[in-house]
Amino acid sequence: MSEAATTTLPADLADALDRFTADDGAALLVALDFDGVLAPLVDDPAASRMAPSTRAAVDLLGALTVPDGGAAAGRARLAFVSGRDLEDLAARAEPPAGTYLVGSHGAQTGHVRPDGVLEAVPLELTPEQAAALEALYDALEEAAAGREGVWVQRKPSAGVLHTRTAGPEDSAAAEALADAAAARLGLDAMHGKDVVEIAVLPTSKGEALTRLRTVVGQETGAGQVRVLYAGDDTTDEKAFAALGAGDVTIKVGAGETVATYRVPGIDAVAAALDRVRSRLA
Ligand SMILES: O=P(O)(O)OC[C@H]1O[C@H](O[C@H]2O[C@H](CO)[C@@H](O)[C@H](O)[C@H]2O)[C@H](O)[C@@H](O)[C@@H]1O
Repeated sequence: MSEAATTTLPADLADALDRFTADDGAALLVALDFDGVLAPLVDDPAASRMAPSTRAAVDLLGALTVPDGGAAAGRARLAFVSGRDLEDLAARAEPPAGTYLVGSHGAQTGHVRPDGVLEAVPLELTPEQAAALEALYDALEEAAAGREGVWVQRKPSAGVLHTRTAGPEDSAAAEALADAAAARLGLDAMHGKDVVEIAVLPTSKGEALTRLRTVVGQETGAGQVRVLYAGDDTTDEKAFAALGAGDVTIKVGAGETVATYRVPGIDAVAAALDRVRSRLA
């Protein structure tokens, strides 16, 4: 028996999922953060993989949400909404055909075609943004220099200072330098789990979800689209805040949140996906 099968959902969340999947003509968008929600957090982001429970749940749900070559096959759609670079997300998550992808906290979008090929909207930076990105990379490398466990991840529109394996003093000092660099460059610094992420263009998972809701409405022809979103980090709060009545917001793990429901970890996410799938099948 899988871990998800033995995980009991909170009763209020189970009821909310049953209302979410009600067969009343609305389309459904199941949108999921990746790191910490589908995949356990690990020291090396390149080594991330979904947990066995979420892998199985996503694949089963994905089989029900693949659009039929453009004509809407069903009323539900699947999306992964991540801070990761889109191609990195696709490589790590191996999304089912038909899945929408949002990368770089909303700066990148794409989808996996029914034939399995990733189709990504090219990300273009202005010359000013490209120059700011280079200056940002340099400033973050300086912040990381000589500090064990602190390193810089370069993404197409952002730089990320990672501190997961650093000691508390090195983390604090490097984060302060990253914050100062962001202020100097006129950029916002987002503090996530052992990361400071600084983008050269405005991004928000909330805006990305609002756009996706419109796309799903157009694709399915449904007058209403209900959205489920599960996330674990501070950067997911904008996604929760963008949703409203009829939607389902699930915070995974500890921490302050505006989400309505909370589950303890990844196996409970799988259990929630299994419940959604069982109601759609
Ligand atoms: O929006 P997400 O899908 O949660 O992506 C957010 C960031 O995820 C990655 O960092 C996090 O996961 C790493 C691997 O488990 C971990 O080492 C790190 O401490 C976490 O913050 C990714 O590397 C970032 O680029 C994403 O923005």
